[in-house]
Amino acid sequence: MATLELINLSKRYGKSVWGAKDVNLKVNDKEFIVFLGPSGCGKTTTLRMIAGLEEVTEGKVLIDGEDITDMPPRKRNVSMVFQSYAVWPHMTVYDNIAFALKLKKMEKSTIDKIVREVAELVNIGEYLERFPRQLSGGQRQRVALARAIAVKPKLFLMDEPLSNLDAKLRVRMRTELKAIHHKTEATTIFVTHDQSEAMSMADRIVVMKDGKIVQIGTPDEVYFDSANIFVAGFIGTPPTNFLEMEIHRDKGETFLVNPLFRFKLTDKLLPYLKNYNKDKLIMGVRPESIQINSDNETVFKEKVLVVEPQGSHQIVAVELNGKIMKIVAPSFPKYSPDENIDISFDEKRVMFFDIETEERLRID
Ligand SMILES: Nc1ncnc2c1ncn2[C@@H]1O[C@H](COP(=O)(O)OP(=O)(O)OP(=O)(O)O)[C@@H](O)[C@H]1O
Repeated sequence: MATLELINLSKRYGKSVWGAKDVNLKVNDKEFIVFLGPSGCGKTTTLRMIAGLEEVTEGKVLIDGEDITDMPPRKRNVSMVFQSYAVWPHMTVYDNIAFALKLKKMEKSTIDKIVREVAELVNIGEYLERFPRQLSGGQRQRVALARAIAVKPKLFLMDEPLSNLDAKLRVRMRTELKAIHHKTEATTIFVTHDQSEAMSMADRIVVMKDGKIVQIGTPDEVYFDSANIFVAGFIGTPPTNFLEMEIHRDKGETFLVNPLFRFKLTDKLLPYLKNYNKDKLIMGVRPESIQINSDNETVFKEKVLVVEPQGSHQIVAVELNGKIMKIVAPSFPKYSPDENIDISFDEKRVMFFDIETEERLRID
């Protein structure tokens, strides 16, 4: 169990490539933190600096308040699980899990107890005598997990550990990993580029872009209260719909206008524009915050382009000024292509962004 603190942590490769820049983060004891972002945003670099596998260019890493920035990896008491199941092919599952415990010169009976407990925890208790080649990918990754758990590290670091698994197993392992975390309560940093994996597992998500943190928040915070256009577009499937709108002020009323419709700002939404003096903004509306044929005031009428049934819901696409807008609607009533629909927005969920900085407009 441990807390982790990163202070202005930076890594420069060569003269000018910053793999990570000024990363500041406080991780609480028992927390499950997910580093999320597109390829090359600095997730792995940051994780490897925490593990001690990458030299730090600037800044500090603190575990339980102790500065470990220059401590060798093996002394840090952290366990790392990688995308490729790094298990010893010539050792049985039992020996794989026991390996690090033997190095610690633990008693045989203690090792046996830990190996069996941990194997049970990750659901491979019946495979202890097998060799890795006799296991499926998911089982092999469980061995890697078991090995990491067995040494009771202060910190768990996982770099895309589910990426090599097929889609269905991935989703199942998410739930299992979360359940394991609930039992072990080990402080965990988990790296992924998959936003739904991040949403389903994290206590808090650290969204990264170009080596920097762009937002830290609970899954609900990054989803409903996205800091900028990048986060609002990266998190959620289908992604947020973005519309460029002109701001028209007319006889004390304010409208957002695009070639297809006018949207009158109510008293609830007006405060977002109080300190905003530009004449355009970007409006973001999540697909489930758009309603079809509801009692709400219709914002515009449109023809359905295509419908994608999903069983639990349907995704209705319309074309708006040459761009596709996606709407998540309940499964019934069914809609069909070319059908005319009335579209309205859930005011409480509409997001406004600065047209230049792309940052979210907020109420002071
Ligand atoms: N050894 C290296 N030498 C030079 N540049 C590097 C090196 N390792 C990483 N980088 C660069 O640092 C940046 C961050 O890389 P990093 O591997 O941390 O990204 P990532 O978010 O983990 O990406 P992915 O999801 O693809 O693994 C990238 O621009 C990458 O090209």
